[in-house]
Amino acid sequence: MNFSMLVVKTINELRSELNKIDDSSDVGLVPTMGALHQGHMSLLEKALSENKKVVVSIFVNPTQFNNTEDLEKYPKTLDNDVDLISSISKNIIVFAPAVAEIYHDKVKTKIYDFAGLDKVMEGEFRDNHFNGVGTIVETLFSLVKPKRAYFGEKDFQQLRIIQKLVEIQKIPVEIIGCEIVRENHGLAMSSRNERLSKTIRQNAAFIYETLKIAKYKFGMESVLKVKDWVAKQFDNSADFKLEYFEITDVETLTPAKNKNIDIKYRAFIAVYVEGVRLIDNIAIN
Ligand SMILES: Nc1ncnc2c1ncn2[C@@H]1O[C@H](COP(=O)(O)OP(=O)(O)OP(=O)(O)O)[C@@H](O)[C@H]1O
Ligand SMILES: CC(C)(CO)[C@@H](O)C(=O)[O-]
Ligand code: BAL
Repeated sequence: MNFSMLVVKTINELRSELNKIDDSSDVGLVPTMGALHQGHMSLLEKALSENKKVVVSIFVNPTQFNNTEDLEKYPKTLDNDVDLISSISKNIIVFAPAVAEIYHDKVKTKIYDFAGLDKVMEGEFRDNHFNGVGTIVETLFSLVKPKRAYFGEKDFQQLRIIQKLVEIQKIPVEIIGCEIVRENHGLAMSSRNERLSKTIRQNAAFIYETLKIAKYKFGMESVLKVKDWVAKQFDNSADFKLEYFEITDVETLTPAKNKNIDIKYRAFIAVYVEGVRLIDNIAIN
């Protein structure tokens, strides 16, 4: 562990560190669940370049998990995370609270009206997931009061939900979306990739390859045909199980039935492999 790096575990410590900042109106926040990789680091680099001070939170938030095994097996590597963070800058506060510090004796989830953004894809397959994400992100916003907050497009639906959250709760923070960072062969970087065997991690490039071909096909074929083609690729795979493949407009995330040239679409995918759930997405027009 790099002790020169500032790691705070309590809300009181966080407050006192924030109070020491000259310009507390110029703070960037990068919320994470830890097990950091280059995807997270790209968010951090962007935050460092745009803010006087950066807070990175590391908190595996129980209220957004609908699957206990997924929560229990979520990788926890705080020492490595702190080393990685301190290798790029010392100008970062790492906020790594325990569950009790955030939720006290009652782990409670707030219920939001996200105007339907939470009813499809991740929201459909992970019951109550986005209420859990909203609860923790709103809490972090109220504790840190950041000017800007950074979220990856790997979780594109989450990014849209956070934009809706700040709109409905009238939170004065600028939400910055950051591009997906990929492993060399194309798999989107994700903390959950650590749980894959070496061979399967290599073969998982198949997920992004499928998305890229789906994008190409979307230029020529109907939405239905593209969806059928994707489903077939997974019917033929022994290792990869498709949970969903969806094409939606980027604003409302409503699943598309037909194409409208005036609308921007994105394709989204969730796949199970070796008991691990991976997601990815791509802009397709
Ligand atoms: N490959 C990536 N490229 C860009 N941003 C990313 C990438 N992976 C994660 N992020 C972003 O980092 C932030 C924290 O994500 P999180 O800690 O859940 O990591 P993760 O790798 O997405 O983990 P997992 O998918 O296994 O939950 C989120 O805003 C997420 O979108
Ligand atoms: C935004 C977030 C840190 C909230 O727990 C989490 O959903 C994530 O890591 O994407
Ligand atoms: N990266 C999104 C958070 C989650 O999977 O719970």
